[in-house]
Parts: sequence; C-alpha cells; structure tokens
Amino acid sequence: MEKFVIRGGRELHGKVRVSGSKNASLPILFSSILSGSLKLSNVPDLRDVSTACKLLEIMGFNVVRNSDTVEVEFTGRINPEAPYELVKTMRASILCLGPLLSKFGRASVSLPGGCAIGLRPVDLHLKGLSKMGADLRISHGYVVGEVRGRLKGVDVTLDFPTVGGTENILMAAVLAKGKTVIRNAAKEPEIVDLARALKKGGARIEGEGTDVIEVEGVDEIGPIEYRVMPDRIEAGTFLSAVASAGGEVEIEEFPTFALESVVEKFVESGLSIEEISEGRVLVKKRDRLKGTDIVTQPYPGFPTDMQAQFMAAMCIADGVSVIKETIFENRFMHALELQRMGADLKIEGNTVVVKGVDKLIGAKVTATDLRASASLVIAGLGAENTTEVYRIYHLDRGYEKLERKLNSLGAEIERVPSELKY
Ligand SMILES: CC(=O)N[C@H]1[C@@H](OP(=O)(O)OP(=O)(O)OC[C@H]2O[C@@H](n3ccc(=O)[nH]c3=O)[C@H](O)[C@@H]2O)O[C@H](CO)[C@@H](O)[C@@H]1O
Ligand SMILES: C=C(OP(=O)(O)O)C(=O)O
Repeated sequence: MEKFVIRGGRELHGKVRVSGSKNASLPILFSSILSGSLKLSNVPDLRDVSTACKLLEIMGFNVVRNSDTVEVEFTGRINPEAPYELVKTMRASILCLGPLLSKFGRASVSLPGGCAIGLRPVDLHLKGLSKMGADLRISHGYVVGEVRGRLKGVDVTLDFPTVGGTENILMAAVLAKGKTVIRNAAKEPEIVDLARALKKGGARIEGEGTDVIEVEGVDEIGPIEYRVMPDRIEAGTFLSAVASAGGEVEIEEFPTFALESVVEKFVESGLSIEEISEGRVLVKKRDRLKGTDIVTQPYPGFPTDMQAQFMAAMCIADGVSVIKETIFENRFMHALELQRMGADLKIEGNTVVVKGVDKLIGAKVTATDLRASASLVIAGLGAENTTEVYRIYHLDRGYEKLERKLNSLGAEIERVPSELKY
C-alpha cells in the first residue's frame, strides 16, 4: 500500500498534457470482441486499462501494449467469461456482456455489485439485452446469457440515460439483425467516441451524442484502428488543481468540446480560462474564487465525476457554494475527509453546503473512491502544511501519473509506502 505526502501551498506553473480518456478507452477495448482486431492509440496507462486487457486475454484475445497503443487480436478460441475477481475491481467489465452475446451468442459475466459511490445496478443493461432476444439469468452472482441465432434489432427506451447501459446495448446492436433504436440514450462524449470507433469497423450508427441512437445491424465488424479522445475529467481535474493551488498553467489536449459545463462553472467562480488555440487552454487564478453552485446531471450537465474536485476547490472560495449530486446516491465520502482539513461543509441528503474558509490545513485523510482521491489531492495542494492521502490505489485506477504531472508544475507530492495496513 502507498500514500501521498503533499506539501501544500505551492502555486502551479507550466504546461501539462491531458492523457487519453479512461471512460472512452474501456468500452472501445471491449469493442474488440466484436471486431476481433483492434489497434487503439492514446490509451492511458491505468489500472483499469490493465484490468480490461487482462479480461480480454482470459477471454481468448492476444493483447500487446506498446507505450500508449494497445493491439488486440482474437486467437480464434473464445472463453466468454468475466470472472468476479476482475469484475469486482472494475465495474466497466460489465461492458463485455453486450459484445459477447452479440458476437458469440453466450456470456457469463460476474455482476459488478455496489461500490463506495452507490448501488449502481445494471438492470437497464439487462432489460435492453433481453429485449434484443438474449436469454439472461443470474446464477451464483453471474449474469449468464445465451442467444439463439442472432440478437434482433429493437426499439428500447431507457428509464434513465445510463452511460454503460447505452454502450452495452449499442455494442450489441451493431451485429444484431435489423435496426435498433435507443431512446433516452446517454449523450456523453465517450459514447460518441465509441460509436466513431465502431464505425471504423463498418458499424452503421446514427444519432450518437443525441438522445436517440439508431443502429442498423451488419453481418460483420472489420478491424478497428482508432485514437481515443482526451480525458475530459482529467482535464477538469487540472482546472480544479489551479483553482485550489493558484498559478498559471497551460493545458494541452484539452477537450473543450466536452467540458463546457465545467469550464462555465469555473469561469463563474472567477477562474480565468482562455483557449489559446484548438485543444490548448491557459488557466489562471488571479484572485480568490467565489462560491459557485453546481448540480450534477447527465451530459451536457455538470459531470458527477467532477463533483468532488469542484467541491475541494470551493472549500477555499469566498462565500457559499451549494453542491447537489443527482446521479449517485452516496458520492460525498470525500466531504467527511475535507472536513478533517478544516472545510466548513454541511451535508444534507444529496446536497452539500460549502462555506468557504480562509485556508485548509493539512491532515491525514483517506481516499474512498477514484474522484474522492483526486479531490483530496487538490485540497492538499492548496492547504497549509502537509497532507497525507491514504488508499491512493483508487486514484491509480483512473489517473495516469497524476503526481508526476502535478510535480512537473511545481507541486510537491511524494508517493511513499503507507504505514497503515488495510
Ligand atoms: C466506465 C465509465 O464510463 N464510468 C462512468 C459511467 O458509469 P456508469 O455507466 O456505471 O453510470 P450510469 O450512467 O450507468 O449510472 C448513472 C445512474 O444510473 C443508475 N443505473 C445505471 C444502470 C442501470 O442499469 N440501472 C441504474 O439504475 C446508476 O445506479 C446511477 O445512479 O457513467 C457515470 C455517470 O456519468 C460516471 O460517473 C462513470 O465514471
Ligand atoms: C465512477 C467512475 O468510474 P467507474 O464507472 O469506472 O467506477 C469515475 O471514473 O469517476
């Protein structure tokens, strides 16, 4: 186990580059089940990506990673099983279900179960795939599915625009017989990225990025070669870092097209964000920020994956910020840890009222999930004295070299063995 030791109070200056998107890489890696051949570049070096690669290998794919490129080739022998041991470490593993059923007509995928941010059921994935003709049952904690013949195109209206559910049904639909219409589909940029990758293999998809996606099933998906979009949440995390620590940072590979709501809120709070050229922004904190309210929403609303980092920055803004979380029922674990650093927070159901304080003071804090970890790092950057963040393995699931990138901007973050055993 490792922890971060952060010596706070150092402004950030310089240039940093955003890595490829975790949440786009994972479904696209699983789309190799449909195509049998995938060459994906700009893939971030993360624990979740390693887990996805391991899963593909277990299922019968050769996976070769070379710097930021991952090449996946089918060996010709499928083992359509995603074991609990891997699925429990990465919920996105459920995204192999749709492709396996569509391509191979059978699958046995462990149910992901709940996690620190909420229950996160997969009922809408299963409902959609069942409607397409998959015979699904739960057995010993696994979703076991079979398809007689081929999945069929259907009209599905999602009860909620679930990101993973949309991706699973979309991937199943590309090889189904006939036309699938997904209504109330999620509109997240990562879904657009997945659809673009699938189209490289010959998939016929229209409407990605809107709430109605139409897919005309084809007989075969050919080899896919694709470059993953930049990670909008990592980019937003750098905005939060400057908002907390101060300074002036140029961010490269900044996906402006996917971050409007986040940029808008930071600008409202007083952070200066200037687009210097396409994909490059200059972020400056000139003064103390002012308290700003957010409500998390499906895209294009403010992303839940940025809520914790935004909260950390608002802890030292002037005035009050009201932060409402509407996507996950338990995504305020970081608030309790921020309180340990002197933040003035009142948690009421799905809302946190943040009263800005003059400064946060370093403390020992524990990360409970991926974005909570990032928020504690951000708080530590702007805090006085030393902050120690435990359980940073959560962070390694979704951020590529975060401490190295921040240190290159002048932060002082050390990764050391943790004396606490969990
Ligand atoms: C790998 C990946 O891309 N993860 C992202 C994805 O997660 P994920 O795809 O799991 O998130 P969803 O959009 O599916 O979940 C949103 C809400 O819908 C509920 N729900 C979802 C599916 C279902 O079958 N039934 C159901 O009730 C969930 O419990 C949650 O409350 O989108 C989330 C919301 O933007 C992000 O926080 C995650 O970072
Ligand atoms: C919640 C997240 O990811 P996952 O869906 O993989 O748990 C996240 O990226 O913030």
